[in-house]
Amino acid sequence: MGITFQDVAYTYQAGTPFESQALHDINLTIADQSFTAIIGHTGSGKSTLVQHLNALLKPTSGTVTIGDRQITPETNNKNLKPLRQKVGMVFQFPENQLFEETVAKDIAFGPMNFGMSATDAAKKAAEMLDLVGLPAELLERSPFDLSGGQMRRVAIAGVLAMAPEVLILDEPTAGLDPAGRREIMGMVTRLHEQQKLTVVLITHHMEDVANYADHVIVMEHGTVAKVGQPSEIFQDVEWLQKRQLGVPETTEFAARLQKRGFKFTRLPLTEVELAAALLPQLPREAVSQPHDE
Ligand SMILES: Nc1ncnc2c1ncn2[C@@H]1O[C@H](COP(=O)(O)OP(=O)(O)OP(=O)(O)O)[C@@H](O)[C@H]1O
Repeated sequence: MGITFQDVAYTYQAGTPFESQALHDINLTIADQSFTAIIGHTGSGKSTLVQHLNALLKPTSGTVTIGDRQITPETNNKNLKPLRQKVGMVFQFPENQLFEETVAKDIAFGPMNFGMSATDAAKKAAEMLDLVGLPAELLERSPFDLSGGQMRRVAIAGVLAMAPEVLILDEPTAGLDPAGRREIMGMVTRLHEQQKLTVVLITHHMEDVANYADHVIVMEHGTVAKVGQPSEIFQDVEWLQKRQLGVPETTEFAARLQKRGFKFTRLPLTEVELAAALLPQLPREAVSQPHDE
């Protein structure tokens, strides 16, 4: 399901002395089945933007088109339930929202709330636990006995149980160690590829943007500063560094080599790309194998 923003602005507490404009002049498209990363400095409007993707917030002006639904400032709050089902939102630290006594009940909560029978919801919970890569024996455990990474996957399973077409993740790896981060990102990629989910990811990890996303939106001061593929966005290293956004380590290394005279038609994002670009430029003796001697 694709999503389009047309001239969207959003002001918190509009019409009060505390009003503050968080978004302005937003025009963008998130294509069906794409994997979009949203990056930007803290306070640039990323979380506010994604809350428009399932009409948790409605624009103060402009239109957000989500599939075949148009959301405007006048949209009635009453008929938004089907939309919330189609666009699943995983907030920061989603494990804080776990509350049931067992993992199974927690995952089944959403579907039952939407009218599914207890038996079907229990089946769904088992399926979803498997989908997020956790073993069935966790179903009857308390969610609070699990590791941080496992709790987070249970919370994501609860969102997936609603069978969304779009999955929004607000910094899903925050606070996890590198192994936990790889597990979550691997799981998200699997969902994107196998379930054909449209994924929208807010992240501060440029390696994740380089490795997983096919589309990037850079937010700055409440509006879109740049959009493009990761390979395009990461070409302008100085532009990103000025915004304290950084680039993948490999790209940064290649940019330093470029200053020392190495040539790149495009700055590489991955080690394989870097090696392919460097090998023809290295003196023969530098690339010869030890057993050649
Ligand atoms: N509930 C709120 N009431 C008033 N202002 C808010 C509220 N939530 C966010 N803001 C303001 O809106 C602007 C955008 O905030 P937002 O949380 O969308 O940014 P962000 O890019 O997601 O930041 P972070 O990376 O720190 O999560 C900021 O100036 C913020 O202070």
